[in-house]
Amino acid sequence: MSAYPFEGRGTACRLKQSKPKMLLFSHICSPKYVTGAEKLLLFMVRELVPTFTCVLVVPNEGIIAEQARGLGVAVIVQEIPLLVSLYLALPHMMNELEEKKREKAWRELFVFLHRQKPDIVLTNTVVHPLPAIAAKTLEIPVIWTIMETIRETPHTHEAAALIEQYADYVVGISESTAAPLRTPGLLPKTTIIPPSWDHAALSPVSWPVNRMNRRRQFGISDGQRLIGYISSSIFEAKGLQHFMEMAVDIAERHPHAMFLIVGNPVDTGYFERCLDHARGRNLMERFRWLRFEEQIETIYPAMDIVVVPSLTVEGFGMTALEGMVFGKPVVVYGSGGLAELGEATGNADYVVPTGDVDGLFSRVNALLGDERTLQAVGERNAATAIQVFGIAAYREKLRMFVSGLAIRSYSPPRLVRGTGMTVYALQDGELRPFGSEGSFLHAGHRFEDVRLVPDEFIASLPQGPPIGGDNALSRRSTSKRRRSRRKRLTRGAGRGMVQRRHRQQERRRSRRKRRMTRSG
Ligand SMILES: CC(=O)N[C@H]1[C@@H](O[C@@H]2[C@H](O)[C@H](OP(=O)(O)O)[C@@H](O)[C@H](O)[C@H]2O)O[C@H](CO)[C@@H](O)[C@@H]1O
Ligand SMILES: O=c1ccn([C@@H]2O[C@H](COP(=O)(O)OP(=O)(O)O)[C@@H](O)[C@H]2O)c(=O)[nH]1
Repeated sequence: MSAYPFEGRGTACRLKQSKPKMLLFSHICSPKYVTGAEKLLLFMVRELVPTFTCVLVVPNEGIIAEQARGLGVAVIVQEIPLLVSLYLALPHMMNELEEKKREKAWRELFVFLHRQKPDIVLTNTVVHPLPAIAAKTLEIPVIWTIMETIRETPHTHEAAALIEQYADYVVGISESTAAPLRTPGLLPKTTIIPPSWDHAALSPVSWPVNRMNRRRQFGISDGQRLIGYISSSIFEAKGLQHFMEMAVDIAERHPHAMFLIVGNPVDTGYFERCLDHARGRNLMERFRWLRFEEQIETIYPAMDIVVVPSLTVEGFGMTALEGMVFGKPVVVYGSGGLAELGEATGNADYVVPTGDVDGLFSRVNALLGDERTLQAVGERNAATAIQVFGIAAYREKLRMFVSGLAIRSYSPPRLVRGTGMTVYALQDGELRPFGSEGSFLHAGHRFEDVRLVPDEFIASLPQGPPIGGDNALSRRSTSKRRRSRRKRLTRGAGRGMVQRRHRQQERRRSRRKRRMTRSG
């Protein structure tokens, strides 16, 4: 069935009038600041709302939960363990995954999915595999949105294999995020949909006033040039130290240069060491710092140049795109998605090899020394950003992706078996064990319909009264036979059992045939 109710193929679309239900799992929901992945997920939710009944699942209350409610989207708080080692492709990631599966939250996730009955599940970021694994086990289609580039290690292929196993669809936000996933199995599942933004929500008419107000607040005069660094959280990989090394040299060369740092320092020792560069050169009065600003349209307009010196391979680098959207020249380290963004927007000259502080210095120095170029590059960026990454391009890619989704209504497993001996019927949220093969067959079931599920699923649901039982069996056999029959029922349920039964039938049939030919 197509996810667009009136657009898909076949009759199912005409019959289904209501929107399919999509559960979207956010790995975090920060109460104090919003990361790129959270922002982008919320943006996607907003775009999916006309097509799906979206439900956002967050680990705790926070900013995006509030914003989602503002869009009329239901939000559910459900704690689910994360697997950061999957993103880092560490040798112990599979062991860690098994550990996570021993946590109560993993069992609760099955009950949660089973009660929510989504038609499709979307899990956001590499570090959030459990919703994908649980959903896939329950045969719910899975979209896995990949916001970061899995680290290159000898175990990267294992991380990719896990994603291949549990995702029906993979959405990467750049070539960089898709690169580790270019396996034969993943290629046909993968779509690239780069980030975008809601231009009107940034209220461009307010930018000139916002610039004035914010600069006044920071004590920046019209003639001064403000060079901005912005990150949701500040830690080593986001390259503040490189920014500071560049900034102090620029400050000494250009008396009209001022600097703004925006971001939440999660490692205060590191942050202080960064500031020491300015302290050591007695330049602290040229720097301003803001911990977090939810309304980014009040911040970027105040800047004249944006520098994004990420040392880590960025999945995309939203701050660099935002700098362009606000009409600023943007100087970046060519780390992952940042290099792609630079290429795609005609900014290759402003992409510096990662770690090359002198490269940052030379670009910023040139822009500060040439006001016309500074203005022209900013204007060009504003236009190109819309052309390449604007909402029209995003919507078209999303529309194509959604129209290709095969969605089926959630059909809970009716008969299940774990690694244990028992086959269960799943009735009204309860697992009812069959007492015997007889009771199983008597109820009209077939062994091929028994679905193998993880033991955690069995453990997660309440158990109801058994179906049938010893009586059904005692009519026919001794207790010894009963034990071996029950063993067969439980051990063989599923394909093995069916095959054995076929073989038995086959043998009986050929014996009968032989007898008949002999007597004939
Ligand atoms: C480093 C990276 O690839 N960033 C991407 C990604 O961002 C975040 C990242 O994966 C964070 O992990 P960590 O805390 O371990 O550093 C997550 O916690 C954040 O929520 C992510 O936002 O996604 C961004 C796009 O949405 C992308 O632009 C950025 O380059
Ligand atoms: O004060 C701030 C600092 C950052 N951001 C946002 O945080 C996101 C950071 O995303 P990015 O992709 O650059 O990096 P991430 O932190 O996700 O790795 C961007 O959208 C920023 O606008 C914000 O809203 N307010």
